[in-house]
Amino acid sequence: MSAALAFEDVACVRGGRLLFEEVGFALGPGDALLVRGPNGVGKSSLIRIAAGLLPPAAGTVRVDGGRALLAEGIALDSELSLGEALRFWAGLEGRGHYLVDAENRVGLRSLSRVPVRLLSTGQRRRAGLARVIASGAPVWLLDEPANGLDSGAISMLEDIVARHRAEGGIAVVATHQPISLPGAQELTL
Ligand SMILES: Nc1ncnc2c1ncn2[C@@H]1O[C@H](COP(=O)(O)OP(=O)(O)OP(=O)(O)O)[C@@H](O)[C@H]1O
Repeated sequence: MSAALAFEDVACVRGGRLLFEEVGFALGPGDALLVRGPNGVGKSSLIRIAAGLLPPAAGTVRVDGGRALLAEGIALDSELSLGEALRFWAGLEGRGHYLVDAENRVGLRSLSRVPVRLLSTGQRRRAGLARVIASGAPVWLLDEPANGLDSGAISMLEDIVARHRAEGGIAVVATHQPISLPGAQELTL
């Protein structure tokens, strides 16, 4: 996987308020960044800037490779079965064969026919992660990915991110919860 994500002197303003400035990091294949800081400091905003959904107020963002975002919403059609909803995303990237693998890796294969709206909170979070896996994108942007996950599922999340990095992917993780990301760069806002 060829992948890169870099911020150079990035500033973020929301609602007329400066949240952060002069933020810089450079990530290449296999790298991860752990973003920490108190509520409201701008972690989600940084993730949105990295995703290209929010323009930086200053500075430059460089991205090489597709991006997959896991934010508060899981971006899956709630009326479709989990399998159908995931197929939409996997299909978009022409990677339908990743679908079953993604369901297996998040432990939801047995729920493939269940409508997304009936999934529990933790299962919805896992489904969002399956979408990220199925997208095949090298640059993962995960905003509070452990929300709603039990301890076993957090281990699963750690394994999934570790495998993604071992395959040359990049992960940016904003979280309040302790998540093991060996060798990750850390950024406290
Ligand atoms: N669309 C918006 N317009 C104006 N201000 C916003 C908007 N979205 C977020 N903000 C403000 O930006 C600030 C940072 O929000 P953000 O969600 O990035 O913080 P966070 O560090 O992720 O917080 P938390 O830990 O609570 O999730 C907050 O004060 C929030 O009110």
